[in-house]
Amino acid sequence: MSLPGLELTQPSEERQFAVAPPSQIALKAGCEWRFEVAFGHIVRVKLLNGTAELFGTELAESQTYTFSGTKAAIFTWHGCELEISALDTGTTTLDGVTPVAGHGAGGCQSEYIAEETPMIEYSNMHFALESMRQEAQGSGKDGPRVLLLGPDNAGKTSLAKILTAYATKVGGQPLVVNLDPTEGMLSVPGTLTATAFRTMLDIEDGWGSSPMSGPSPVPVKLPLVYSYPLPNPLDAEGSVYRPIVSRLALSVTGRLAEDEEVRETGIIVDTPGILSSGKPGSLELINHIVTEFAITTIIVLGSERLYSTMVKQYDNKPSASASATIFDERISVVKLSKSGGCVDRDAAFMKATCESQIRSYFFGNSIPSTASAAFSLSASSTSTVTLSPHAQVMDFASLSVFNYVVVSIDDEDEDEYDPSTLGMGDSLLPTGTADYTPYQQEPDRAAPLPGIIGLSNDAPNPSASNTAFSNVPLKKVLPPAPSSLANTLLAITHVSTTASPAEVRDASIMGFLYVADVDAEKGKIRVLAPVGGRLPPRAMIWAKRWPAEVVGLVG
Ligand SMILES: Nc1ncnc2c1ncn2[C@@H]1O[C@H](COP(=O)(O)OP(=O)(O)OP(=O)(O)O)[C@@H](O)[C@H]1O
Repeated sequence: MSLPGLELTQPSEERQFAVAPPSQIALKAGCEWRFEVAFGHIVRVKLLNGTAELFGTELAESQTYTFSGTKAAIFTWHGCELEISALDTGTTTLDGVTPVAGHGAGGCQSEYIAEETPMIEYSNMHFALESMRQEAQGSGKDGPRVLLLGPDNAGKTSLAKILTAYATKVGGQPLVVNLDPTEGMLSVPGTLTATAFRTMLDIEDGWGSSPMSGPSPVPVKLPLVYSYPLPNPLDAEGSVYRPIVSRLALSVTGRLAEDEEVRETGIIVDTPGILSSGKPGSLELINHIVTEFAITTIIVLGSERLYSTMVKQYDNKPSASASATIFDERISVVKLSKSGGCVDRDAAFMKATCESQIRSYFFGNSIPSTASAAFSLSASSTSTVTLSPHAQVMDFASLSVFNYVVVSIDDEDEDEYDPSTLGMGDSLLPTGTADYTPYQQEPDRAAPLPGIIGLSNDAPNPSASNTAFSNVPLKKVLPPAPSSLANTLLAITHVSTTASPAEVRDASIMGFLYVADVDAEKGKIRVLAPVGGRLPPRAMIWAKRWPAEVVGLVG
């Protein structure tokens, strides 16, 4: 129907959701195509000719990659041509979400070509690290241990991906440590992880997938996961974060000691932006990380002030490594440019990212990926990785669920914080263990996840002497099951149900449960588990504060 006088056609349903025709983009050498795709919309990208990479990982020619809820850039060293199109899924995506197409090519919210990028600086950084790695080969010296610092959205995670991708490309095996609890790396948010990368990263998935996420065309990575269910490392003045970082560092050191290739390639540590904010306690936490991981190279992105502070404090000082004096190993502080492509991600985008990570942990990835289809028998079909979590009803009284009771700096009235009920309170210790040492390992402690082989169960924890008898703000949640348990995650640890709070805190995580329903009267909870069968009798950590409530995961 035409509108009188204007001869405009009223948008019909079909026109509204009409799929934009594919567009072709020619990139000159040294340029990048930056794009943003909203959640719910799917954009397909194909490399027609030339070479191109997404955060360091090369795109295969003629392969179609799909992106949703992504802000990224495709860079080319020698020039290339890309084809961008929207995925025609009708009016709704497979998630049942109405697509929100933008005005850019393929329906991107925003997209443009940038001629100025810091990729030469980043690749020079990679070559500097490579020469340190070559020095480490055969000399018995450890490879570089890199710490990435900078404010929020400065491009730390993107640089970590680039350095990891380049290192794996030349045959290295970097151990990547994620200390940012707001974003999970190969895990759900609310965790700190360490993963040895032997193979390429996933173009569509960011870091790739872990075996928990089902079959994948890109070899899966095996992360070692610790639970930190708080959004801010500075919560409780860092007293919760610090010992978990120590524990992770101990596992990483163990892996380096046992794996020659990982030791020579070294580690890359990504940090949350809050550590670079100059807030009280943040410099102490940086110092803790530098010491625990025996950092040799500090890279600062996007903050002159922090760079100057780091130079004053660490530049040319000996590293904390045991072999620092033998090899005269000194810390170098490097400043790199922040990419102009870094975009601020608002709270809504971060929430959607967090929910999408949790959803894909339980349900897989519902976005059809033609890249994965290429590995299946029929290359013409699209494929999705759909997982079927198992629902089961459990007796809450039979579970051993712990919760961190801390006062958050963002939320003063949180939780019934009562220091007298914590730490050495009898009620928190296994019965009959008055002289119990929290760092004694359970004899039946399950083996560490295969991703990290060097976790020595009886190795002394460097921080144990300081913390063994200090307060651990983990409190057992006693029946009746609190209604706030609904729609939250439970992290299943590797320690037994009778473990002490310190042991629970220091335990690595074997998997997660999603609490779908709570029936306080009957004392039952209905949970989703990624695998079927009886749940192992292990202590659990309730992610009450972070990632907190995830509504709508089950209908
Ligand atoms: N060159 C680029 N072009 C387009 N987008 C980019 C580019 N570099 C980074 N981004 C995007 O900008 C956002 C912020 O980058 P990134 O996650 O690397 O920052 P960060 O410093 O790790 O942030 P935070 O500390 O908040 O986790 C991300 O969505 C990332 O994909």
